[in-house]
Amino acid sequence: MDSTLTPNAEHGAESLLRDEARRAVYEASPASDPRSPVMLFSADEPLAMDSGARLAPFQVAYQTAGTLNAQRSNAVLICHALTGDQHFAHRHPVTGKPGWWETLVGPGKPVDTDRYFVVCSNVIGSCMGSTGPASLNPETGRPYGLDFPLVTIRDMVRAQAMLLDRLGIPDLFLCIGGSMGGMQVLQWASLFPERVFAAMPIATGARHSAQNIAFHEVGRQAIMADPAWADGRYLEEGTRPAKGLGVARMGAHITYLSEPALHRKFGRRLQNRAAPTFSFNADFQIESYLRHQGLSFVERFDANAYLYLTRAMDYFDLAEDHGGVLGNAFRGSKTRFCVMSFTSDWLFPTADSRAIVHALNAVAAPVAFVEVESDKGHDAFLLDEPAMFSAAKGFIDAAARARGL
Ligand SMILES: CC(=O)SCCNC(=O)CCNC(=O)[C@H](O)C(C)(C)COP(=O)(O)OP(=O)(O)OC[C@H]1O[C@@H](n2cnc3c(N)ncnc32)[C@H](O)[C@@H]1OP(=O)(O)O
Ligand SMILES: N[C@@H](CCO)C(=O)O
Repeated sequence: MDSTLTPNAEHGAESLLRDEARRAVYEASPASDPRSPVMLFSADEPLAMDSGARLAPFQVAYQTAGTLNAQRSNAVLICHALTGDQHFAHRHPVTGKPGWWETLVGPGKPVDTDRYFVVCSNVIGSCMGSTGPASLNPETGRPYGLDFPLVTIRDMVRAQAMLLDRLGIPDLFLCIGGSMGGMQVLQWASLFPERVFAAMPIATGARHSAQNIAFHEVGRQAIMADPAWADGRYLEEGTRPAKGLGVARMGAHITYLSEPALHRKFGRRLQNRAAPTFSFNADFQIESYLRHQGLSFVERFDANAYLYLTRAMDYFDLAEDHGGVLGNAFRGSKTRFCVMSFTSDWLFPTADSRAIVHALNAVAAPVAFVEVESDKGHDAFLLDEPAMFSAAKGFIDAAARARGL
């Protein structure tokens, strides 16, 4: 068996849909029908970006669940993480998997779609229908590639605000998200405090740490070192930097888990064999698992989008944007916050959440802090964590009462 990043036939890993199918899904479904895999907002105005660029035209792919009430006061914005998308509570059109937050969002769930109107949009710079580096550059008629302007978390939020304007949503009852989604929540609360009644940033930080930037840089270098990346012009060349992107995801995926979780799930167990093969095959289950994660990621994500979104996270530093004092980002805010972390998250450790809480305390903003005991690591926010659900439900229910919902 090939020892490089190739399908592990021994595990029987299924191949997901290929790029062509992914493109077909998004090109064929511009409808405003909520049952459509994609709803598209095409902006009338350019997006003014932090880089100075003005992106036009641009579109945002989104999904909704629930019904907006007559007062327009029950809207929830869900902000997705690095490689997430708008398919939070609907079967994913490419992978066929359930929505990525169906554990938290749905009828009778903490984010109750029987009570709230829930919106989730694919961020600008991504590849699931919103404008990004794989989109066509109107000036050249070719995919943007690296000509796409650098995106920031604030740019993502500005685009979301334009979408909400179009949907007739004056303000949000709740803005919630984990990881890069949590960064957007913090940015929302800082940029549009009057538009956010309650905010729940989960497993996140107010700035990306040196260690996190370092991990991202390794992933980006893996992509760019793949000859198939072709200086970012792989779509025109008809190549795919699958190995580079797969290796980038393998490295990143380790950071989403934890040592105890890896030990619990795989330990040093061998993959379908009684003894090591004395080769570089995927002898260990953990190797096979990581290869699977790398390969399945390549089937659903665009390499340049990965470069752009990791960069957006690297650039995020809310304190730096406010004179070096994080509290200044929230001064005068009436938003009520619930900040949540997980004990085994070493990517965004509890200390990062505490820094947010301290900053909010310093400016007398109402804030609750929940540290969930979990061995699942950073991605615990995507998994079945009853303590997360009960704390989220308590916070959201109390906020709903305060809002008169
Ligand atoms: C936040 C957003 O907006 S969405 C985020 C984007 N989406 C993601 O990041 C999802 C991808 N991430 C994951 O799957 C993460 O592993 C988690 C932590 C969220 C999922 O955790 P779990 O549900 O515990 O799944 P787990 O980590 O065990 O992975 C299961 C997969 O590994 C495969 N697998 C398990 N063991 C092995 C092995 N020994 N060899 C090969 N593959 C293996 C399973 O077959 C399964 O494959 P599938 O996902 O293609 O069905
Ligand atoms: N695993 C999730 C969270 C990473 O922060 C993702 O890929 O988006």
